[in-house]
Amino acid sequence: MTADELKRLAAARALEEVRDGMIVGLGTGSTARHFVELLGERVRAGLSVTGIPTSEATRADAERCGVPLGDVDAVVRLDLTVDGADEIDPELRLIKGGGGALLREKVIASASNRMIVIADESKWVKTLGAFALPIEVVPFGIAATGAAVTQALRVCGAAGPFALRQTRDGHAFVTDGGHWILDARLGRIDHPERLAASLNAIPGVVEHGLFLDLATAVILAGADGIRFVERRGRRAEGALA
Ligand SMILES: O=C[C@H](O)[C@H](O)[C@H](O)COP(=O)(O)O
Repeated sequence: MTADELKRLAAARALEEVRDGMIVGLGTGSTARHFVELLGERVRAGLSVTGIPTSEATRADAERCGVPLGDVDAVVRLDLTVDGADEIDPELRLIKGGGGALLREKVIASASNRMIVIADESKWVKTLGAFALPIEVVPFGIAATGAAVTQALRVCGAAGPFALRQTRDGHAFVTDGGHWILDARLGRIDHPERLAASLNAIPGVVEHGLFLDLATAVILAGADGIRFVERRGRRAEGALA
């Protein structure tokens, strides 16, 4: 099975968690797109849900698939968010933001009663950090913010180079919120909580791709089938080694 087929399998399993009348956060990326498409099929079959997209790309997908959308500015709490991830560790800590949607994704996940992450098994890692950590920054004062990020990484024992994310034509990639992204190639992040706190303390940093204490479950699709991993305590139950 291809990675894309596994992503669709995980998305289909997540659909089983959706109930009539729910307000559902719609993640961003290739895996979340499968979920939006499948949700659209269920809506056409009579399911009633209100979707809240986490990016303009997902908004367009949801509209194309006929998923009714709510007004994000009027929603206080969501029942469920279903989203992909770039890396997932055994404590269900995540790196997200490969597609640049981390800020809106985190806002929506934080306002959700449950966050279910859907992924093919290649996203499961023992230690976070092989995937470059996206750090969303305001363009204003980028040199000073970059220096503060360097210092924060060093203090947290996660020193590594970072680069401004660029589009194919060489311009700075701009997020839906009008910010830039620094991708930090750290190799491994031994203390994600400490690093998250240090990055949060930098005024020019809007958000970062460490999603800690947000995912309540992960649906992992692999060669051996689907695994539903729930986070009950500190360590996820049913986690892979
Ligand atoms: O900004 C993008 C998101 O965090 C995505 O959910 C993440 O990059 C995973 O994307 P994909 O499902 O395409 O691997």
